[in-house]
Amino acid sequence: MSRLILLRHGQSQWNLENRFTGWVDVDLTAEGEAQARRGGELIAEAGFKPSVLFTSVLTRAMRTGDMALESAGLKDVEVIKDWRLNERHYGGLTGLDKAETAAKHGEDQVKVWRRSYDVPPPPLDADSEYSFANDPRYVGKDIPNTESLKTTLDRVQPYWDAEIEPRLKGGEDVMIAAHGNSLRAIVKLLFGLSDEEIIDVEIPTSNPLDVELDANLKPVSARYLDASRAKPLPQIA
Ligand SMILES: O=C(O)[C@H](O)COP(=O)(O)O
Repeated sequence: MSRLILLRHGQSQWNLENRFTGWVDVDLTAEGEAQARRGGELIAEAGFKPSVLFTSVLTRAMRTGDMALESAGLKDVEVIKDWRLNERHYGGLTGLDKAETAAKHGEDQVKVWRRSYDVPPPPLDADSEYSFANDPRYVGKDIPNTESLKTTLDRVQPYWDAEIEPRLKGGEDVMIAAHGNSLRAIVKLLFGLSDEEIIDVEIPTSNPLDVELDANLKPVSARYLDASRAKPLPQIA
């Protein structure tokens, strides 16, 4: 039996401003930092001691993971960063105000872009101020210019299979500090959810999701450590 904690980053500046963020490297707000520390306290209270933290290459997730480990008093945890745990790439919506985009294109279209399983937003223009083409983090990597949840899962899953699953199967406890949609991709995978079932799954910011896994990595229990900020979880068969 191993234990996995999934931790979405704390509130970011663009969460606060209600802007589509995706791969833009926006930092945490003061509230987001406090949420990250609180997440760490809950992790300590739950007695969780991971040997490894997997995170993305985006500041808000890396800092949330670091701050949570620090406030949990956990030292000597290996930290592994990879772009494949990044937030889903928001394509041409990147940087736009979510409410203004809904007013312009309609709530239904924005819901399709945000929560449909396999409809990506329009691609990011190559000459956009948000282009990641020359970002040293992605040099030599085959990076997307927009992503649906499906194509996010298409790059998360090989990483999960190669790097995360072997650690869990080896009996280690693992923490992943990442993003709303890269974590939704992992939840779909772990809980065996259909393309429809994942649509309604929301992950709250910096509320540790504690999942116990059997030897085949099937969830045997799952709960948010802050029950007051929990969102509904999939049924465990
Ligand atoms: O990238 C973003 O804007 C957010 O982190 C997640 O956005 P969503 O709630 O629209 O999926």
